[in-house]
Amino acid sequence: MRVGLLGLGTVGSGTAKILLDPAHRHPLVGQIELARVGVRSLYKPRSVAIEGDRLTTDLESIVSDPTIDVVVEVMGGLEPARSLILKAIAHSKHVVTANKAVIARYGDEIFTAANEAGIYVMLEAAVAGGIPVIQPLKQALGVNRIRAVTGIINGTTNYILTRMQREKGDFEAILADAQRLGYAEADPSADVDGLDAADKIAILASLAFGGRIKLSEVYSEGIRQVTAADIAYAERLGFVIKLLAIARRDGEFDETSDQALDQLQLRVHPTLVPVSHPLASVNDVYNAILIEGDPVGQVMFFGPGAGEGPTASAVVSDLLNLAANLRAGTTPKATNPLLACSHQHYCKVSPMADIVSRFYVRLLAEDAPGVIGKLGTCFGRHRVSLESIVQIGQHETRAEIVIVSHEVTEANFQTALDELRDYAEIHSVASVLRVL
Ligand SMILES: NC(=O)C1=CN([C@@H]2O[C@H](COP(=O)(O)OP(=O)(O)OC[C@H]3O[C@@H](n4cnc5c(N)ncnc54)[C@H](OP(=O)(O)O)[C@@H]3O)[C@@H](O)[C@H]2O)C=CC1
Ligand SMILES: N[C@@H](CC=O)C(=O)O
Ligand code: NA
Repeated sequence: MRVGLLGLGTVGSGTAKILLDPAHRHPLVGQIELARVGVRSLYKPRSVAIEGDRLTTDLESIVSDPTIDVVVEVMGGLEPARSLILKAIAHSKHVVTANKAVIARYGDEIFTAANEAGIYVMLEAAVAGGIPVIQPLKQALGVNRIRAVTGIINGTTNYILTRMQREKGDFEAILADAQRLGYAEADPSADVDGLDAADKIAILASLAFGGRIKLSEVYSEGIRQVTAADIAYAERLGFVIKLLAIARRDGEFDETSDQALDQLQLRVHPTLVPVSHPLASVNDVYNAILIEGDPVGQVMFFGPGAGEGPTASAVVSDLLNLAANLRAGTTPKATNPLLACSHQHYCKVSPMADIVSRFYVRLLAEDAPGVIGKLGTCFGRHRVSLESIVQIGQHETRAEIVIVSHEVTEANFQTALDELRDYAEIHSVASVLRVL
């Protein structure tokens, strides 16, 4: 199987290193030939040696090369990655990609083209790097009715939140450190604003719930507003704060309906996670994905969500699957349904206003008699039942009050908060976070 690699950066170099050193791996790895490699600059120093004419800046010539069987897209960005993937498919080449941004935005176009051409587009590396989660969702867990996929699927934000927790430090300083150490990118917005996690949960939800997802319907909130104070209060209440990506079936299974017509919650936001929850102890740059299904119960995948070696491991695992499939003689136009993605419709996604959740709120208020009573009455009027309400400290001249609610719809909770903001005794609503 001859492979054309688009990109020789972090993931591309790791992929090349595995393919050029097949000893002590699955024997099929030795049958995958790294035929051509496309880059932007021929003169950049590389950590892996690619012989003379195999390296090129003409990526178009790779995706149209009749001797290439599979194109691996690890160049990143939206264009020309999207066009090159489509051209590879048009030239009957299978595609392996690590590019969650392209798949989350153009998956519909790409998989439609792939299915019509009888071509596979594989993406294990696109979500949670080295953790096998795409293939298990397609195959080993495929018999289950999935209830929920809940993940810590962005390593940069998990690193920042873990350090904020350990060192009681503030977001900006630790982000600057994460950039210095090379964890966060120069432009860290996709990570810290929750957009990278939104791309990834859209991909996971599509596989778990068997329908396409419109990225614009994934609610996403990042971690910029999480403060050291909230982390400390959460800890006192028995929680840690994590950026969770959640895809959850709303309501019970309706056995009479097509499962794909069921309603889904799709959301990314910082969340108070009880310390006893399995995701609470996933720290630093690690990722984890908890999948709940019927009848399997809870299954959790944990490991490195990024980095050269782990991500390359996922890329080559897709190549291995393709090599095995081609070897078994599956012909194009009759793709293996356990490897292909052939959804025909879009999933229905619930508006955030309808989502039922617990909430944590930190308020700054007058330190005067009756304030807590007024808060309770306002919440009660909007059917928000409170689990706890404590005056936890003093912030300058204001009392700092932390409230944790029972489950309530987002709409009711936000209406109550809007009313509270108008009270003379409430100085500000300092933070609002959801609780798992
Ligand atoms: N890094 C990670 O840990 C992970 C990355 N991913 C995904 O993998 C993909 C690659 O990431 P990563 O390896 O970190 O990226 P890098 O920036 O390290 O590498 C990108 C490579 O693509 C080449 N390239 C980019 N644009 C062009 C272009 N227009 N023409 C020709 N060559 C081009 C670059 O060439 P040159 O070297 O000449 O500049 C470089 O070799 C991304 O989609 C990313 O989201 C997924 C999971 C984890
Ligand atoms: N930027 C991502 C890396 C790859 O997906 C992260 O921080 O998790
Ligand atoms: Na993966």
